[in-house]
Amino acid sequence: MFDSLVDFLKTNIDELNGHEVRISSEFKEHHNEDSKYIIKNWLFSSPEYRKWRITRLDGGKKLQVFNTVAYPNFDCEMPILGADILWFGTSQKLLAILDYQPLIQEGKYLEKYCSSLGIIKKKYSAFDNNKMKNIYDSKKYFSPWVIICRGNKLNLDRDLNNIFHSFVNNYLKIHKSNPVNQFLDTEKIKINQIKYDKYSFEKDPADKLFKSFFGEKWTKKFVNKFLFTLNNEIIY
Ligand SMILES: C=CC1=C(C)/C(=C/c2[nH]c(/C=C3N=C(/C=C4\NC(=O)C(C)=C4C=C)C(C)=C\3CCC(=O)O)c(CCC(=O)O)c2C)NC1=O
Repeated sequence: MFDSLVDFLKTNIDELNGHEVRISSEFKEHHNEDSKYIIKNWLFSSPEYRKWRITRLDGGKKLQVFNTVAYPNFDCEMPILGADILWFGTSQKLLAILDYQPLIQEGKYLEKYCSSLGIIKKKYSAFDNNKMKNIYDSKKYFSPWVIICRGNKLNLDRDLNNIFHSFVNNYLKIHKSNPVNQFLDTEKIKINQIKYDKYSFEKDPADKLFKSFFGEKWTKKFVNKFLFTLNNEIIY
């Protein structure tokens, strides 16, 4: 499940002249003790994206996860592309969150870079939810048009693929057609990307899940050295 999303991203990153970055073997693929949970990770970089990471967690029939985050270079004020897609087999529930995660909450910035998400989600009625529980603050690094699906239907597969494709293609198009910054300079962009990693580090509900499958020590390394690498940066 979700492997086609990984392949789709790889093809797109290839077309951006991206390359895969080597990561330590303990992050590349890691199993829990009885191999019921397997996590795989990929890291890419391209001329326009300083970091594009993908995570797949395969927990067989119980749990399937696909997670990706694309960080543009520090000289580009574009939002961070973020997607978190989870399938809970026991309750047969899909949770999908797709967003162009804004670096600032200024109205004109949101309108310019994020509002097209509204058009995409309108086409898929199962993804029209935008109410978040209170793990995250919806005003911090989320756009007003965040796409959320809490599906209990089994046949969302095709819609999920289609909406994910539109979500990524449209993001890349926005990036291409807006080469000049209008709101932030390089210094501010860097600071806000650092703050994004620090905030995500603090809030990410996956931490508990990783600790229970893979232990405290591995999780601490994984979260700091792969997921949120800017967490340890100091903002002057
Ligand atoms: C590989 C790492 C990784 C995993 C496995 C992961 C899992 C993960 N994300 C969750 C929720 C969530 N995840 C997000 C959003 C995001 N999360 C993101 O990583 C990104 C990029 C976004 C934004 C697009 C939100 C908003 C929720 C809460 C959903 C809600 O409000 O119900 C939950 C709680 C689900 C629940 O019990 O209801 C888990 C376990 N998050 C991760 O980062």
